[in-house]
Amino acid sequence: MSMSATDSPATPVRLALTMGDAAGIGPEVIVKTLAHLDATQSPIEAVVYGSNEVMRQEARALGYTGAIEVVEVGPELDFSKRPVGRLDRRAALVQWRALQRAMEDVDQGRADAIVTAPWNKALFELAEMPVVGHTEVLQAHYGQDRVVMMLGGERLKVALVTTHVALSEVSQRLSAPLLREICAVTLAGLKERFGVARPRLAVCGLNPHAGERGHMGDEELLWIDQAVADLDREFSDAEISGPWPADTLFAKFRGEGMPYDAVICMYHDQGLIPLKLLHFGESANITLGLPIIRTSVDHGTAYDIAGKGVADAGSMIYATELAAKMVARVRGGVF
Ligand SMILES: NC(=O)C1=CN([C@@H]2O[C@H](COP(=O)(O)OP(=O)(O)OC[C@H]3O[C@@H](n4cnc5c(N)ncnc54)[C@H](O)[C@@H]3O)[C@@H](O)[C@H]2O)C=CC1
Ligand SMILES: NCC(=O)COP(=O)(O)O
Repeated sequence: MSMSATDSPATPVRLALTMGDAAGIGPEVIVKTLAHLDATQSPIEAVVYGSNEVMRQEARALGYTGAIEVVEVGPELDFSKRPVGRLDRRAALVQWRALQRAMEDVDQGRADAIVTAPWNKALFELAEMPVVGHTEVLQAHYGQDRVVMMLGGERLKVALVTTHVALSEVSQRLSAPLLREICAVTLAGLKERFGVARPRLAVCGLNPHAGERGHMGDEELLWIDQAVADLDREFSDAEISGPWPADTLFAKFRGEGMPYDAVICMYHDQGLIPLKLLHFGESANITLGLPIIRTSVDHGTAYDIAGKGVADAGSMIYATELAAKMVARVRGGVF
């Protein structure tokens, strides 16, 4: 999904790329993304929010000699000895401040959208801060009652009803009103962010075989069947079907084509395992339901390979170009 200078929007798209965890692969995939944008003469202006010292070290290590514009968020922090592949308090502060500063700049019109490199949620323990993901921070900052975590590639897009919740709690968290909110935000996102005129949503069941008529769990019989039928009636400008047995539903995405515009998944791994099998490295995390555009990578901080120069930047590139496309769509342009 490369964007070239010939199909660029009239005004360049300025993206805030947050560096994430300094000890992970975030700085590396960002440098590789900048190299890709240079090589493709992309009209995207990428500005990195993080540590200037860390970005310089990473660029040196990778032999990148292009310009890097950095908004420094940790001027008092000494990164001359950069942490690699381990939890570090300085990295916690930088990853937090980078997102805060990027949101501020988007809010003030100094950037068009945010693209986040991975951060390590556990890092926040070291700084005695709440252990949260970007999604929760963005949701709180923009005061949204409901946002949706969608991960998507060219063919499969999954939207999660529950996200970072223990499996043992999923059933209690699910409800018809929650499913309705997730479907409503997902439909609006597919229309506004992806330009899908009449979205087709497939809703997964919770249980194996969607409950097999109550023999393998009864949530489908108790409320999911009815909730999906009600949603399909309510949203007449969309097609909403299900609850489908998740295993056979995802099998439909093995061939060519796109049987549905998005799959609504009841819990994290129900959606992310098929997504990563099909699209890992070629997909992005998109937060729907925000007044701004935010995309992210489909992977984490990968401490096992940090500092080795072997990280695949495919997802960071995908997320960056997708954000630019979305900005162009909001402006009324086409890529
Ligand atoms: N967007 C974000 O901020 C995300 C952050 N995380 C965080 O990352 C941390 C580590 O999570 P894990 O479950 O270990 O997932 P992970 O994605 O960091 O690593 C899983 C495996 O995939 C490999 N991998 C990941 N990205 C790669 C890339 N770009 N190129 C080549 N190989 C790659 C790693 O080397 C590792 O073997 C956790 O703290 C988690 O919360 C996880 C997912 C998303
Ligand atoms: N599994 C996806 C994930 O953890 C994304 O978290 P974040 O984008 O909210 O930081």
